Amino acid sequence: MIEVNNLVKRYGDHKAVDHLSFSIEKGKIYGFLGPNGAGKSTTMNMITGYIASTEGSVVIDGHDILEEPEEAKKCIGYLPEQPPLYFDMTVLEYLRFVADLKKIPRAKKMSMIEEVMDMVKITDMKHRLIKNLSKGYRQRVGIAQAVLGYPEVIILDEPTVGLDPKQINEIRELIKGLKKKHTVILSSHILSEVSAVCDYVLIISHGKLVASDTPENLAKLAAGSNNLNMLIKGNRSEIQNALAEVEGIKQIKLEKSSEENIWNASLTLDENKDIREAVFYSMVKADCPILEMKTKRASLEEVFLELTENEKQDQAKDEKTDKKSEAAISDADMDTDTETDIAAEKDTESVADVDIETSAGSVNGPAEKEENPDDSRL
Ligand SMILES: Nc1ncnc2c1ncn2[C@@H]1O[C@H](COP(=O)(O)OP(=O)(O)OP(=O)(O)O)[C@@H](O)[C@H]1O
Repeated sequence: MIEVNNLVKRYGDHKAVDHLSFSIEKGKIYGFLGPNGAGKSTTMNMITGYIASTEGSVVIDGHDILEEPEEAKKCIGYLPEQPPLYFDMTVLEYLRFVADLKKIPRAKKMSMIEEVMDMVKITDMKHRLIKNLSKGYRQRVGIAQAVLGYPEVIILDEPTVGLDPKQINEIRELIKGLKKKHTVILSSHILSEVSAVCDYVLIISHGKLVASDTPENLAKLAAGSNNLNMLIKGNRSEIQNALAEVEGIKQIKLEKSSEENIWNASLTLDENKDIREAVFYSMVKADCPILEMKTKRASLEEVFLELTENEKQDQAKDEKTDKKSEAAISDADMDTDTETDIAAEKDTESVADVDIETSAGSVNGPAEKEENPDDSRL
């Protein structure tokens, strides 16, 4: 339905979107997830033809958004981060205006508006001025204008931002309902939102796609997503030998507990392996009783933090290596081999030291938003 190929957007020296490629299939809800400044809105604006890309292409139902904008845009309904509402119009006046912009035939216009108002549950408010609506209702009107004309794809940029929990739930239910007739792409930095609503998640960090999969598979992806933690009584080497006999363990970590002869064992397991019974029997054979056993799966939040943090570390590493190389080149007397080794060692340490608990919100892009030269489209 939508093919995004090597999409790039540069603002001066800053690459807001960096060679992004993905496909969107019909009839699913896609979540575009990333921390603030990751490039979500920029990507959506390029998909919808709101701004032009620096490189790459977006093809919607066979139509290139830059070469055949009218045809391509007909397939899309868009709710930008700031809903394009006219506050001095009533809901009905506004939707009539949007229907005219979308060239919906006169004969169908009123019945379609009634249907869409019914779908997003704003019929009771149709004669109210938009400025007098609550934020949740304004968002519904925004969704109504996107749905009007029943385009194949509905794109919603951060549709629940600023809403209260009740409104968030209502809008999420509404989005789930859209799936019956439309393909939906929604952007969000809220993990619970994408896992609750989406069939498929694209995770973006610093303008790059770092992962794309179902929420369930992404949760499995995390390093250590499949962990078995135990408290075992016995001799360290006997426990180690017994665990070595069990198949499906990637890594064993044994740490002394506060009690004599009792060990905290943390096992990282192969994907989708349940080794609890095998571990139990192996420990019985070794005469090392298991006092506690717990399995642990990573949440989508942990996957997200890991992926976006890794990306951040890789970038920091690249920058560091670049600086090292520049320094090495500028100093002709320096022994470059030794320098590179030291840099590599330091990098390994810094990667190990990174705290995965860092807030997703802190992974910000560097530049402030400037006025958008292409804002005139709406
Ligand atoms: N018109 C612009 N001029 C200059 N820089 C811009 C412009 N628009 C966006 N940027 C920068 O590009 C990067 C990506 O911004 P974008 O708004 O796409 O991120 P986002 O993932 O949608 O973030 P948020 O969730 O905060 O809306 C940011 O660093 C932002 O400051």
